[in-house]
Amino acid sequence: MSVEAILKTKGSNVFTIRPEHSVADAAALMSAKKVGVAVVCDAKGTVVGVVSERDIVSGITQFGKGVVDMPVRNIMTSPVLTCGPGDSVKRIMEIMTERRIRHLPVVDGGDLLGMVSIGDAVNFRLREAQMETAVLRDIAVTR
Ligand SMILES: NC(=O)C1=CN([C@@H]2O[C@H](COP(=O)(O)OP(=O)(O)OC[C@H]3O[C@@H](n4cnc5c(N)ncnc54)[C@H](O)[C@@H]3O)[C@@H](O)[C@H]2O)C=CC1
Ligand SMILES: O=c1[nH]c(=O)c2[nH+]cn([C@@H]3O[C@H](COP(=O)(O)O)[C@@H](O)[C@H]3O)c2[nH]1
Repeated sequence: MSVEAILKTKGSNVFTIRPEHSVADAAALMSAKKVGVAVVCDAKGTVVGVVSERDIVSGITQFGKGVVDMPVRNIMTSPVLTCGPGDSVKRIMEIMTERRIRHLPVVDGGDLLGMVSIGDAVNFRLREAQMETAVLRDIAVTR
């Protein structure tokens, strides 16, 4: 099953921020939306970076408390590794594990189609396993 199946369930809305906005703005967005990452897009809507809770923690260590007034571009990860809608859920789990990242923007032909997180992938695999168990139980009952 592919990333597209996850997006069908959770939708394609992505919370984004501009690179010139402050780290405090990014923190406020993540807090308000209850997410761990914001995708950084330029004025044309092109993905230019990613800023996660972990980048803010690292930023505080590197720059001190004043990091909150710095622009997001100073602490974001760039360039950004992304995934495509046709990638398998297994593949994105491998990428997240190998690269130690918990979020991947979904991009196709330069268009930002959605966001998948480690929790989305776990939830998807959990529901798949539950469905498999239910099917096996039905087979056992009807025999
Ligand atoms: N029951 C469910 O369907 C889900 C449960 N969770 C749980 O929530 C907790 C935190 O989840 P995590 O995956 O660590 O990350 P998270 O807290 O950043 O993500 C939570 C949800 O917000 C979405 N999201 C994150 N950043 C976004 C952005 N910038 N724009 C749009 N959507 C964005 C993710 O795709 C995910 O669906 C975990 O305990 C996880 O297991 C997470 C996803 C789905
Ligand atoms: O190239 C990337 N593509 C991504 O989709 C992505 N998501 C998170 N990160 C970076 O990884 C580190 C940990 O982020 P998480 O809080 O998402 O685990 C932090 O440094 C994040 O900036 C990404 N880098």
